Amino acid sequence: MKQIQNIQEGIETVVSKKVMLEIKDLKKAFGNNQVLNGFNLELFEGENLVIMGKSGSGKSVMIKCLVGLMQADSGSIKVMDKDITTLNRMDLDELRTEIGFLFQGSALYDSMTVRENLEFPLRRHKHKFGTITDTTQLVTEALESVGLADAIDLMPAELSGGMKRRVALARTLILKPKIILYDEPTSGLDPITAKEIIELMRRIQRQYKTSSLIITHDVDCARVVSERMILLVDGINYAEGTFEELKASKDEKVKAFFK
Ligand SMILES: Nc1ncnc2c1ncn2[C@@H]1O[C@H](COP(=O)(O)OP(=O)(O)OP(=O)(O)O)[C@@H](O)[C@H]1O
Repeated sequence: MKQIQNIQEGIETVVSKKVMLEIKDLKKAFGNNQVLNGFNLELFEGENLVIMGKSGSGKSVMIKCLVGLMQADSGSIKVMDKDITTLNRMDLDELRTEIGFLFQGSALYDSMTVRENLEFPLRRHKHKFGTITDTTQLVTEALESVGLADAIDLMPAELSGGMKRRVALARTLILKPKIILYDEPTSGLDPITAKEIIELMRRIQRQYKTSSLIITHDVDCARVVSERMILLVDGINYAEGTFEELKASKDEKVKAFFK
């Protein structure tokens, strides 16, 4: 185990050498547009890894390949040592319960209360929890971790944008995922709410011991949440390092991210 101290924020996180997610030499083209051209990443246990790339650089394509919504032309993707390209549908479904997604579009069901929204994934993945007769405890626990226990009986329309995102996160956490994929977790939020979400992401990392892949344009978010960062440029992992290491880079393409 190696200890990583996030000195800047006074946060101590424990990152092990165990690889939770591995992408090797991933390639994907659309006609002449070679979007991913040998992209690699390793996500270690307990780590928050930020991927930054400018608009159109292929971040969504990479995530889609990762969750099986798109097929790569070549390369391999392993989630906890299992190659997702070779799994059958049932095994893939099973593996998906280990991965939580917080996507920009991961909207709540408007006609359901917060409680019902959180119960939804529980019902879908019943087998993971055995027979649950009372879901209240799990729902309350997940809501407490995002600081919204009081919102259990509210409708989504009664929640602010930041609260909705917290509930969406609670809905992800209720399945106790080992890995969380965040796609632009702070987009569309005002700076104060964005800061709250960023702090929450750190708390979740420690409380649930999750490993997370975070796609963001938000430099502040990257600075606070990441142990390590990868910059996706020209279809490859162009630069890797801690926030401070990359920020100090003299490379023009790297410097462009921090302007
Ligand atoms: N289904 C598709 N068919 C054709 N081209 C596609 C398809 N999906 C993505 N692309 C192309 O792949 C490239 C990368 O797109 P992608 O959505 O991954 O970018 P991104 O890095 O997520 O951008 P943003 O930050 O704006 O969301 C773009 O040039 C896009 O036009």
